Amino acid sequence: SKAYGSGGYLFPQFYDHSCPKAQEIVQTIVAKAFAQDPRMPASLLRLHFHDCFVKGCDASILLDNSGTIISEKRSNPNRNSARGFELIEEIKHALEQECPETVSCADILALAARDSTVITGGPSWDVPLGRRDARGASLSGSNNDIPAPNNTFQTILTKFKRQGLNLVDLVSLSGSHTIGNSRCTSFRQRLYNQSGNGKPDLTLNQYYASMLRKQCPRSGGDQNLFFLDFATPFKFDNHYFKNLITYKGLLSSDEVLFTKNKDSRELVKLYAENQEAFFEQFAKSMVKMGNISPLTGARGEIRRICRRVNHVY
Ligand code: HEM
Ligand SMILES: [Ca+2]
Ligand SMILES: [Ca+2]
Repeated sequence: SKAYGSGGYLFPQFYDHSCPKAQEIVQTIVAKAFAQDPRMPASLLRLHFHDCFVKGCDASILLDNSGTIISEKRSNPNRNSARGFELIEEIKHALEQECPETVSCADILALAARDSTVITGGPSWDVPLGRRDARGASLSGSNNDIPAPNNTFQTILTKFKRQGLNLVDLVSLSGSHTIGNSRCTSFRQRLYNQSGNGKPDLTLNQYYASMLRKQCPRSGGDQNLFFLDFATPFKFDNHYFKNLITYKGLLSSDEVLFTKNKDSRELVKLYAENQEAFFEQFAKSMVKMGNISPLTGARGEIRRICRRVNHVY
């Protein structure tokens, strides 16, 4: 029967009968959160990414430490950085009231990522559904498999390929940095000592760099926040790519898309010129990312509370 997913693939109508209001409930709570905190959509979009890159889209990122679980929340990419967990829990609570033990936390993350994109002005897409939730987490996977902002272009591409994603997915999905924030600590190296020679990254606009140095000193201020896209930080648009072309990408991992590889550079130019092309590809690549190793059928479980597994064996 369809109730357990059909042979391991996802489809957008998965909850049409079991929880017809599921998508509406997620959307309403995301909209309410955005009204209170304009950064929240960015944080939700990133949670889905950090989930999918570690053991697949199985809500492993949401699990807290417990007797059996070493939480991914403590990993380098997530510590002092990943946020939105309380909101996911709020959505889960509302869905448990509406249809108990039916909608997975992994699907909530996928839906919230789509709704976050739409509410900030980006493209929409049908979200394939039917993921189930993991009974475990992987701290080492989170540390190793999620790209770091100082990784080389090649390392980042390799980490995407490991997930079945390609260069086009890498460039379009990086366009997520059209919204949201980064801490000083994630790009400081570029401002002062990019290659260990005491010089700033010369692929960073030097006027922009001098502005950034004021709030991101050589030492201290690690948690100070900066817009990833200074031009339109709360709008999902193609300004991120326009920034890269003018050497105003905030992270090294952003700017290398324009400076280190010919094919990637061409895509950056295309998306900077043509927002529609970016939107269309972004939607496709999000569906692809959302398909990374889902748990379906009888595998995994539908958690009642997203931050912990149902039973501790
Ligand atoms: C290509 C490799 C990527 C690297 C190296 C990277 C790295 C980062 C870093 C360092 C931050 C700032 C974290 C902090 O300082 O607190 C960040 C923020 C963010 N990332 Fe990425 N990222 C990448 C790809 C992606 C992808 C594929 C998505 C989504 C599909 C994404 C979505 C976001 C969003 C929305 C934020 C802002 C979050 C917020 O404001 O709470 N990133 N990323
Ligand atoms: Ca995961
Ligand atoms: Ca923007």
